[in-house]
Amino acid sequence: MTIHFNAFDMVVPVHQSPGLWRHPDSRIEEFDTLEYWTELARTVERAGFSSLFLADIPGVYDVYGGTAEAAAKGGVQFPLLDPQVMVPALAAATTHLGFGLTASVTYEAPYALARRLATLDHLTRGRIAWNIVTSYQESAARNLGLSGQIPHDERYDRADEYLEVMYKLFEHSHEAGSVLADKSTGVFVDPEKVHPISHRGEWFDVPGEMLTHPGPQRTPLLFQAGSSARGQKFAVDHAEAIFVISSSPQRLAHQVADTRGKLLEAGRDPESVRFFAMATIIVAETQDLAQARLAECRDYVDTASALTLFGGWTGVDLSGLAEDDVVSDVQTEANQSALAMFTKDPAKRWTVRDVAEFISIGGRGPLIVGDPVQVVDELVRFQQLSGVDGFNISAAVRPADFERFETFVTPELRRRGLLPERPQTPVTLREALLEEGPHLRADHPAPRCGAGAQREARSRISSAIAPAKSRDSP
Ligand SMILES: Cc1cc2nc3c(=O)[nH]c(=O)nc-3n(C[C@H](O)[C@H](O)[C@H](O)COP(=O)(O)O)c2cc1C
Repeated sequence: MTIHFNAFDMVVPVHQSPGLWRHPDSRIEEFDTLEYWTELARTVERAGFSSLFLADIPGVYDVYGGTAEAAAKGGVQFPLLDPQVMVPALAAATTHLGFGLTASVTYEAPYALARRLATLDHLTRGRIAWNIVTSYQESAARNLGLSGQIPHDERYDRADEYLEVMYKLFEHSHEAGSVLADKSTGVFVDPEKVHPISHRGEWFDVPGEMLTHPGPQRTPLLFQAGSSARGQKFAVDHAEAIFVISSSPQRLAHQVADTRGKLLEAGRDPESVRFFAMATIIVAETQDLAQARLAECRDYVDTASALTLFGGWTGVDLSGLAEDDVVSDVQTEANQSALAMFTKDPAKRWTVRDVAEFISIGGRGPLIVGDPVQVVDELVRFQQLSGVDGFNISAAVRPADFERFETFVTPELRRRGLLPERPQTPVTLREALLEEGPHLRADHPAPRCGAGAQREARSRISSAIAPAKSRDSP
């Protein structure tokens, strides 16, 4: 048994632990420099992480108090740089590390996003994953040309068609071997092998061919993270890896088993999809030192910033409530699973104070504190109870807690043989994380999406049944 780790981060001063940018060890004020991110990429690669998974949102968090003031003061996911722009530089600084890129399907045409993701797949030699999100912020909708958010479930319906367009572009528009670059015949691309996708749908019309040829993975490795009922259905239909959050491994076990059951019903191999749980680790040489570090971190917690994060995720403004008031459920168009975690918890009625304290270090995920042996014991226990395949690790103090992971946790993981072996020659992220071939599996819905390109689909399906462990372009 091995455990995959992704470093979970965002190009912002505050990601999951509001207030901790003020900790003396924090260097996050350098978040707008390339040096900060290349150094971090090298650190997490050395530490054995499979990828650097970068969250992204298309708007500012302005729900708390009805303005963006608290987000600005606390640096709460603001200012936010564009993570996709820096990936080629990070790829050049590393060899094996993958890059999980969050990109919303709600505000950008699929044709444009497909070209950019394919470009990044080429430039990283197949080391990217796409975290497909539907977005949940009114502020994003307003600033990106809509009068308000598309309703929650409709966003997912539209996302289904978006993915259909993406599959047609990635999988069916360019046949394998379309790029000839043949100086003797003077033909660069064989036009016989490039097909318009002729997509006409409810939300999108895309008649033409993909503007660039697909990268080494064709469709980038597909991640998904929404876990409402509709979000779970979307995951079953599309995801190859699912990002989940709960501090209770038992509750996650239920979610993982339920999703695997639905994958089976949908005709997909349930074990082919990987689950990653978010976790934050505070580690030191000894248990006492780790507890002391946790106490020190607590000195920098910032309640207003925590509630700004909560408001952004859930669309619910707690600014008018007293600290002892219980947070109750409402129907929102925002992130329903984030709200449900606090309002539908069978074990507890959460007050405003509880919510702020809980998310202050490590957001909505579990916090693991201890010496290296205790931390790895807990990771193993959590994995075994929940059935997840690995973790998306967020750092409370950045980048210090990733450096401490390398110093303290990695050697203990290696000692127990828990980190996946890296092949000498780099492989695509799909091969590294799923331990499969570089392309989508035959039982994934994508190969069924290209009615106009059956020939290509057939050859793709047979290669997916006997996946070639190669990184060659398709
Ligand atoms: C673990 C996790 C990570 C997420 N990361 C992002 C993100 O980086 N950017 C984003 O816009 N949405 C993100 N989301 C939001 C989801 O993709 C989705 O839009 C949202 O959860 C609403 O869907 P739901 O109600 O099905 O959960 C994340 C959700 C979860 C659970």
